[in-house]
Amino acid sequence: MLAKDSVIYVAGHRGLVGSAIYRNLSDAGYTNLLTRTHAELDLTDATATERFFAEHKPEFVFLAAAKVGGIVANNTYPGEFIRENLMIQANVIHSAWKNGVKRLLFLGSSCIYPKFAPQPMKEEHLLTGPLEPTNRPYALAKIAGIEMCWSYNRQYGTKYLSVMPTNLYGPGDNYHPENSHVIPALIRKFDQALQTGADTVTVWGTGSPRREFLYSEDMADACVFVMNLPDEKYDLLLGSDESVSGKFEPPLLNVGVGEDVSIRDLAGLIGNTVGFDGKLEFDATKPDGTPRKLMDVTKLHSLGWRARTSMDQGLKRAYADFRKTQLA
Ligand SMILES: NC(=O)C1=CN([C@@H]2O[C@H](COP(=O)(O)OP(=O)(O)OC[C@H]3O[C@@H](n4cnc5c(N)ncnc54)[C@H](OP(=O)(O)O)[C@@H]3O)[C@@H](O)[C@H]2O)C=CC1
Ligand SMILES: C[C@H]1O[C@H](OP(=O)(O)OP(=O)(O)OC[C@H]2O[C@@H](n3cnc4c(=O)[nH]c(N)nc43)[C@H](O)[C@@H]2O)[C@@H](O)[C@@H](O)C1=O
Repeated sequence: MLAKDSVIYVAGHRGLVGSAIYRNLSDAGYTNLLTRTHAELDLTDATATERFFAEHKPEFVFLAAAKVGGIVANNTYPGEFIRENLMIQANVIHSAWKNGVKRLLFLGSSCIYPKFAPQPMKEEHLLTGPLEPTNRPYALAKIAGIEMCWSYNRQYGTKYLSVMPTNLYGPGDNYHPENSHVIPALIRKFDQALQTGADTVTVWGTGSPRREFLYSEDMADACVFVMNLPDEKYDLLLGSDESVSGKFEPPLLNVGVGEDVSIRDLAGLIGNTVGFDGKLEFDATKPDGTPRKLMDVTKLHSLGWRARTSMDQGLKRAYADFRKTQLA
């Protein structure tokens, strides 16, 4: 468990989730937070990463640094997504082990589950079927990260856990027109339509895929909650050695809200939040991706954590954040 003066490294502290973890820890009175920007420490550089760990000896690590993007970014830059994610996570996990990190949370993604996994997707559905092609390189990197945490736990007795967030959104999101995820992309498109008086907004794909969305500050809260679990609960999440237990139990924990929405309905909600009452047009030349990605969050709920922010509240806050970036 964390102490207020524990040395805690938040990797990716300027990103959507990392910044929310940093704020959460800082607001809760943790005083010894370690951070480095990408420019200060490139985590794909093994030597620099090991030097940083050896010098600063973090006790706890939140691994929220990654190459991240929406469906088209994943599909356009597959080489970057697989290479950078494999390297970042391998360097951080290995350096953490070499330097005696007590607990590490590796942030994966719900896209690790098979494209047609039963819904809602349970932790045990990992590696049970083919992946969605638009993000397979990213998903395979994340699966390798889970396996690395699991292998190090088995071989070296480390306590590394992989948390699988559903799709996230919130303050500090990436609002890039092509490379972002659906919520920041649609916030931007609806806002632009409002500003320019356009009467139509184009939504990618057919509108029929369903997604689950978690507010980034809830995600951060879940990460801090899990990092703070007492040993008797935390240790049960670390995965078992199949050769001993005979069971497939990876060190995995789904983090989500347990409810989903179609992209068409999501567009309606964002339109209402922004105040756009024009028409929606669907661009079927853009990929739909996985038909449905709904997490089973029974395990997380049984530990005593639930998401607090409703979509309505979350979207209002996210839109306010977008407007701030436009005024800056
Ligand atoms: N956003 C989402 O919907 C989802 C995200 N996730 C996972 O959650 C985690 C956080 O994602 P999110 O906050 O959205 O991502 P962001 O893109 O917002 O932030 C990523 C962070 O990683 C840092 N980073 C990237 N490459 C490097 C590198 N080579 N060396 C050092 N730092 C690097 C960036 O640093 P800098 O700011 O200095 O450039 C940035 O702070 C990731 O593991 C992601 O896969 C999982 C599911 C959904
Ligand atoms: C979090 C998750 O994010 C990625 O997967 P994804 O869930 O498919 O992510 P997305 O947010 O980009 O799209 C969700 C849905 O929304 C539709 N959609 C409509 N209109 C826009 C739009 O304007 N932009 C975007 N991006 N999508 C749109 C889009 O066509 C799709 O059907 C992974 O690659 C991987 O990175 C990952 O782990």
